[in-house]
Amino acid sequence: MKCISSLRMKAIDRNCECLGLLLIQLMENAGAAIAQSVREKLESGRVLFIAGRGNNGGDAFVAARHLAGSSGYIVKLILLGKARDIGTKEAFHNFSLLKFSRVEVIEITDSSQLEAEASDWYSEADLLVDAVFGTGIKGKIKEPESTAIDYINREGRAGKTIISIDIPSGLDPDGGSFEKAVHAGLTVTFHRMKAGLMSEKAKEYTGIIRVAEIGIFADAEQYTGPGDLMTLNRRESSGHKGDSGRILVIGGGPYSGAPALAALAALKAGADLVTAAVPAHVAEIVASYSPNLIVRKLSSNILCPEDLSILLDLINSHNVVVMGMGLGRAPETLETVRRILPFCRKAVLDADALAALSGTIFESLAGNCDLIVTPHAGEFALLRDMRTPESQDSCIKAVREFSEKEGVVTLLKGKIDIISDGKQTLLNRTGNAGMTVGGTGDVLAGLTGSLFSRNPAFLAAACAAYINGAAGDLAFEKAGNGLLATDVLEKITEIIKEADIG
Ligand SMILES: NC(=O)C1=CN([C@@H]2O[C@H](COP(=O)(O)OP(=O)(O)OC[C@H]3O[C@@H](n4cnc5c(N)ncnc54)[C@H](O)[C@@H]3O)[C@@H](O)[C@H]2O)[C@@H](O)CC1
Ligand SMILES: [K+]
Repeated sequence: MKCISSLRMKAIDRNCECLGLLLIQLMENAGAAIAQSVREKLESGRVLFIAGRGNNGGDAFVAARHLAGSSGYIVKLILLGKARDIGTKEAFHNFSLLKFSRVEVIEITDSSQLEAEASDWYSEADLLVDAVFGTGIKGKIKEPESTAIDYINREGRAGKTIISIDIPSGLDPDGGSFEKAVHAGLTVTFHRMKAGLMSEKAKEYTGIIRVAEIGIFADAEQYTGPGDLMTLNRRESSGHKGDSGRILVIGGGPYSGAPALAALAALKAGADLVTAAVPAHVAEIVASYSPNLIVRKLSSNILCPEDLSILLDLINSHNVVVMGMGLGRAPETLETVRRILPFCRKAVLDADALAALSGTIFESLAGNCDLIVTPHAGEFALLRDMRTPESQDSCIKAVREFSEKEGVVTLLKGKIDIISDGKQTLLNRTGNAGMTVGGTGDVLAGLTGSLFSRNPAFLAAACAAYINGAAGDLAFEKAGNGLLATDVLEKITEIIKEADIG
């Protein structure tokens, strides 16, 4: 069964919100699913919800309200904490609605109060619903949560049904490890199976697992969105120069703008140091574009094998190589690209560098070099030696299969970008028709390299596609179809700042 990590789940939630499907709607559906599971287990009787102050508790507030509206149930709810400490507006809103429902509520702040005032609530219940924590658990379990879990387990040992919301409280949603956890008879988890529920250790705690649909729509999961940016590693606030990425851009020769755009985009996306290694006759031109660039002059007018020794030194002192922009396709240039690749640990290959990739090159690099390729449809056709399909579904299949076979991450640029590592595939629809102007692909390559220095290849490529397109959309607001690659470049920081990932 396909599992989902808690981080990915959070990203999807956020993407839903950005598309207009609010967390409170998902919470309503989650709570309704829990109420239905209680009804299936218990025809009538006393139901006790034990709720924490997070959204797992929020699901319990909804479920308690739904159940109290059905005849035959006496519903009580223990809130572990004070109402004012409820962590999210959605959970707080649903807690506030309980005063109009037939749900008796008690607020408990310490374990002695749990013993003195809520012990009877536990013992008289026919069924208990565990909503102490869901996927938001962190660190050692504090009080009164720890005692609340012990009391739930005591009732479970007495033969009562325990239903856990999303995951048995205490269980790590991803690794499945725990210090203590609720022993559930039934776990109702939302949207997808959580990896932690499948671990060997977790099995005796989850009881039967039911996956409940809560209305998350496919677009939030299939398309990149601000939620995906949330999952990027942040720059270390206490880091030293270079910790947030040292990027080596190898490009230029016939052209000078392309490597400069890629290098500046890498800086704008947060890299600490960017060096542009460019052929001799464009070195001064590239340097003149910006004082932010470090330019290393290569030996000739085009990239050639004589540059190998200087390039290998540079590769060793950088953590990502971004190569191809404006290199041209002279045979000695393509040969140099091929000879450099085995020395790269992480590389983004764009434009002319893609023309150097033929035969069994990917196979020979497997295991040594983490590769992202960023072709457009024409370059993708050359890479595969096959026409790029017209229909989106066939294209997605082609990108997925190519990535799996060659062991690379592919970012196929188009109206809708397709990003795949062979296992995971995402689509990106930010961007606009104005971005067909020259240079936006160079910006994307630099952005990708920058994110790749701090993140896994697939996430870096998917988020770079999103940021590049979103920056282009901002640029379009002002410049329309007359937008330039430099306009896109200028907007990158706005997107990154807005997403709070800088
Ligand atoms: N699509 C989704 O992912 C949805 C998630 N929802 C629910 O939201 C849950 C996640 O909510 P949250 O992120 O708010 O987190 P949780 O509700 O799982 O936990 C956070 C709360 O637990 C406290 N806490 C964390 N670790 C603790 C510890 N060691 N000792 C004591 N207290 C601790 C925090 O202070 C906070 O009050 C999911 O499990 C699910 O039940 C639903 O509301 C609907 C949609
Ligand atoms: K729970």
